Amino acid sequence: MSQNLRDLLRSLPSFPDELPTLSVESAPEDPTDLFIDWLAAAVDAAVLAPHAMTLSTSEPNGKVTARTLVLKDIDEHGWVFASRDDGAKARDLGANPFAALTFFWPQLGRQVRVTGAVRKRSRADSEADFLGRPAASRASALVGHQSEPLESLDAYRDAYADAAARVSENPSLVARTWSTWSIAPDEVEFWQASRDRGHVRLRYRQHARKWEHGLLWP
Ligand SMILES: Cc1cc2nc3c(=O)[nH]c(=O)nc-3n(C[C@H](O)[C@H](O)[C@H](O)COP(=O)(O)O)c2cc1C
Repeated sequence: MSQNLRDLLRSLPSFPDELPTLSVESAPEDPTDLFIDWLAAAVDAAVLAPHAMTLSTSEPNGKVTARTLVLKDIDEHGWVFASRDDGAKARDLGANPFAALTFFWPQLGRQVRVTGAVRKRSRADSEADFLGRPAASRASALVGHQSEPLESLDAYRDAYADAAARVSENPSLVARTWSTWSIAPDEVEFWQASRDRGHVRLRYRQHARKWEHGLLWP
């Protein structure tokens, strides 16, 4: 690594001067309530794509991969995401149905980490999610071949134009490969940065269907 790169990396700012706080005394029983409060604060702070999260999965041989997805919903089955079910993440989840989500909102100095078991949702749920997406996103999901090697951008453009025409002819067309999954959290951790370095970490863990929470050393 060059000295210049090291100097640049050391000089980069992480957080603004003013940061919110995390009050452990008033933390709710259920981590979902705190997450929704924090998401609303991220929306108010104009964080771009505040619903974007890193989904980490692992292959059967232990190799870990991660990518960005958007959170679609939270309901009684868990935190919902959507994707193709013929790609790498779906293969990972088929072999090892456990995953982690990570949210990072730099403007607020906040991170949320979630781990838990993942289950595929119903066909009806997946179809409703697909039909709720903009036409361009539906067309891109219909193209297929996600994560396979692509010989040229023109090949993709042609396939996309074909898919977009199919969507426009038939707006209720659904990609059979589109699926939704829920991650049912067993652990959720909230991390709040502080300018004085007294960062606060609050971890929720589920025991016998009840949530318990406590502080962690930062
Ligand atoms: C901000 C952002 C949001 C994304 N949201 C999704 C999503 O909701 N679903 C999805 O399948 N891919 C989404 N992607 C693309 C994924 O990061 C990834 O490239 C793709 O799903 C292929 O992942 P895989 O090969 O690990 O299965 C998003 C990418 C970005 C940068």
